[in-house]
Amino acid sequence: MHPSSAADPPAVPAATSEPHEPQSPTGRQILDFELRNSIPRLPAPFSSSSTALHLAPGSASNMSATDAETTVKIVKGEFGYVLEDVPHLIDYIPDLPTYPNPLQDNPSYSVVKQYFVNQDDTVPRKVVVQIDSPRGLHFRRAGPRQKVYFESDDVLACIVTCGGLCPGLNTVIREIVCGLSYMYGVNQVLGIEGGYRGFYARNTIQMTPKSVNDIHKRGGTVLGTSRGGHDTMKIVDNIQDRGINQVYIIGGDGTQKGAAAIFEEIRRRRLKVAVVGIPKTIDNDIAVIDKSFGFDTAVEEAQRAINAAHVEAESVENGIGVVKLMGRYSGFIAMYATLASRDVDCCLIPESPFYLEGKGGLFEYIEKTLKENGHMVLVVAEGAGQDLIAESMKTMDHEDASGNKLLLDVGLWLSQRIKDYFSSRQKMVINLKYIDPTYMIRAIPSNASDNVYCTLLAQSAVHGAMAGYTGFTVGLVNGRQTYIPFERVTQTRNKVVITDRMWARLLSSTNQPSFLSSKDVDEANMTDEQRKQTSEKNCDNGSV
Ligand SMILES: Nc1ncnc2c1ncn2[C@@H]1O[C@H](COP(=O)(O)OP(=O)(O)OP(=O)(O)O)[C@@H](O)[C@H]1O
Ligand SMILES: O=P(O)(O)OC[C@H]1O[C@](O)(CO)[C@@H](O)[C@@H]1O
Ligand SMILES: [Mg+2]
Repeated sequence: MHPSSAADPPAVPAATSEPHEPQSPTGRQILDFELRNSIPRLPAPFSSSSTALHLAPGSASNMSATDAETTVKIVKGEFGYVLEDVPHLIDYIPDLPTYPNPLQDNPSYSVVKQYFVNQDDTVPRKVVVQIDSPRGLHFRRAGPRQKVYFESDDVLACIVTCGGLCPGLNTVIREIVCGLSYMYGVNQVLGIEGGYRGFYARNTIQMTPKSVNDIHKRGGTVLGTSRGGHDTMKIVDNIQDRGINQVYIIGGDGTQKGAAAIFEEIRRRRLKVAVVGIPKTIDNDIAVIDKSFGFDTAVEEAQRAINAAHVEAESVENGIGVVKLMGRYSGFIAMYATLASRDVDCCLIPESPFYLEGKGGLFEYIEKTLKENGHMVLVVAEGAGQDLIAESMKTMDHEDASGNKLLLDVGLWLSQRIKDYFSSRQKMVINLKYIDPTYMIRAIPSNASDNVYCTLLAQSAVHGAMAGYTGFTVGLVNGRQTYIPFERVTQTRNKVVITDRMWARLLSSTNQPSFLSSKDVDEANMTDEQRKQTSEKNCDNGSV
């Protein structure tokens, strides 16, 4: 391939690259103009028409790269259009040569009309709008570009998996290896073993389409994983020493923060290394994206535990089945598993406070349901009711190696409290069975739908890195594959919003009480900032 200069005129003018796209709403030309000048054509750091927003440096203790400020590229267009763009290698290494995308000569792709994504394509964050809504926030659309910034033979890619297990990890690994090889002719891919610390503490393994051929049929990750052990400097030294120039990092919120730190250090050293995050978590708590891979599979597997609880409960008099499901900070698995099952009478999640005794409390509801139906099934997310347990037990705050809160077992605690309640008052003889599938819902291979999703994520990640984008997480936004800046996905955690329609749908489906006071609802409606102010005020007042 022969390099051409990155400063060349646009490779594909918008008007010709996507002939079927409707042309020229009034704002279109201005939008094109602004975007063109912001996409990697002008010298670093950003175009004249974009605004660089400087955010607070990341919080990792060993992030020496935090000296360099984290910067988000914002591009503004007409009618309130905002693009939160992702970094590009030429932001800090101007004049990098480009090459024609090898997919152009690939018979499988060259026949596909519009296979290449228009440079200017972006995806709206919000799709429900009103007549007077501004066009709002957008993310860059993922997919192959006409020009790439790496020659196939020069690529040395690596893949690492971090954090807890999740169905689909092996599929993503497989599809990165195969995508690089089959689409771009890249044959040097290293597997980093055992999570972040594997960069500096373990040997690497060579990965080929042959060696990963059937790994998607297995649960877990063939690379191994870990929590803790993120040392930015050692990791980047290792990347530099090995000559790695594409880094694919698969993991949850903590992992994406680690990836952001690695990217900042790589940018500080001005290395031609693309850093790409692929979001992973069965908890579905990663911000912005529609859902994370493996979530569907986990919800499906949870049905088996719920079914068992239901069969046990309905087979005896006053049977109660309690199922605990994963979800440290967010109750998505519990909520979706409940909605899917229809056998669940009550779902408890970390986001929705509840109380046990008295009018409108959980015990009253259990008693009523048993009287009416003779049995009941209760699903509880592991992070639910932690404040109640803490009240009734003397507890210490414990954390794991990554700084995540270690939880008390709400399932066991709740089961015992229910048994105590009914036996102490001799109200009813109940028969309670507690089922905790724990790791069984995540240590399995991904289902068909997650397999497809993993494949698209992996391919989008590969296209993005080859096109020179870096410092981004690939993710589905409103059903479209996008590139999202790390900062966006690491600043907040996705939670079930109990004042939103989805939780209301669950309440309508189970017919359970909301267990909420008006104070709880007000709190749920608060922004993070308001919540912080209220808690500071409460501290000042001496109240808890
Ligand atoms: N703020 C941070 N800065 C740098 N690295 C981090 C940060 N938080 C976590 N990490 C690193 O990311 C890796 C994974 O983090 P963690 O154990 O929290 O899992 P996760 O990616 O959030 O996935 P899970 O969904 O299982 O919680 C660990 O190696 C940890 O050291
Ligand atoms: O025991 P580990 O591996 O730390 O994982 C437990 C946590 O991982 C998660 O599944 C997220 O991956 C949480 O729901 C759970 O609390
Ligand atoms: Mg996490």
